[in-house]
Amino acid sequence: MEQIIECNNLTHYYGKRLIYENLSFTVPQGRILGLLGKNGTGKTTTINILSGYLKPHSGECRIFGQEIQTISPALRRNIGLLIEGHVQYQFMTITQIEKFYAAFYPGQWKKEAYYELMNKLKVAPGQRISRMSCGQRSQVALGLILAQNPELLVLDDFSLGLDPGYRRLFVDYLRDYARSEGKTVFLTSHIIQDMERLIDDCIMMDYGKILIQKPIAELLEKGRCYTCTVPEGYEFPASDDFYHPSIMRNQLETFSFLSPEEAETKLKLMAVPYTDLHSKHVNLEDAFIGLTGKY
Ligand SMILES: Nc1ncnc2c1ncn2[C@@H]1O[C@H](COP(=O)(O)OP(=O)(O)OP(=O)(O)O)[C@@H](O)[C@H]1O
Repeated sequence: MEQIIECNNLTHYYGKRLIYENLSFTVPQGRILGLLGKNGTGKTTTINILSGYLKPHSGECRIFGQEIQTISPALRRNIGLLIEGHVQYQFMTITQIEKFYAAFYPGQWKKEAYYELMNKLKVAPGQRISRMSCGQRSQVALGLILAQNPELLVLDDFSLGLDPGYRRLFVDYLRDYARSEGKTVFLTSHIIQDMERLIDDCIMMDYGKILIQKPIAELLEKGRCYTCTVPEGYEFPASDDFYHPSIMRNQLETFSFLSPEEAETKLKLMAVPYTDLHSKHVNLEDAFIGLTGKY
């Protein structure tokens, strides 16, 4: 399987502050990968490294097999980059900005993709970008990336400012477009419902490290929320199998990838004084909170 993105042992500091150490991951061709993590875990930092804007303290980041810092212009044209939804030339109109960007991508520009999305916008083609709302500007930026028709799309917080209807439209459009054209997508968003609808694989980050990298189907099939009753005041021992156990009065709640049988065996081995053990499958948001904790 061809790897479009390969990051090996990325370590980054801002000044003396370590953001993360030895981060490694790959993204194969044709997959949609979502990077999830709490505020400040380093998602935008990672996007900035992937775009070549930021040089990591150490480690390497290769895209299409080339080191991103020295990638050739011909390959760079095949990366569509959205940094928090901003279009730079706000004095231009919808039509002018399309013509402006088209000149950078001869032979690959698909203006129909841009106008297909713009037609859903309730603004005249002659309206200046500076007079549009934040969400409308995001839509223009997303339309320009689709027209660029890149092999790899890197989208940071792509749903910023979009209303629920337009988010749904864009998520469905992007998923069908990526699947039918074999595009690779790397994205971040805090809107987990969008992620669940869109992505094939996810990386969940905690402060300083990657917690998991898994296909969504496997995460949702194996991840479970467990609840049971324990004596009041009980302290759950630390365990790699049970994430973020929380106890409210005598009700314990925790997240685990163990099956119910394995969980029972493990709890007995740990001598946990539990009764009334229940487990349920979770959605992506519950898995995210289960793995990263509530606060
Ligand atoms: N240019 C910078 N100089 C110093 N510190 C920075 C800089 N950019 C980011 N940071 C810090 O690095 C950490 C990671 O920031 P980053 O923006 O990558 O997080 P994030 O996961 O994208 O957060 P969010 O979910 O809030 O968008 C934060 O603590 C932030 O304060």
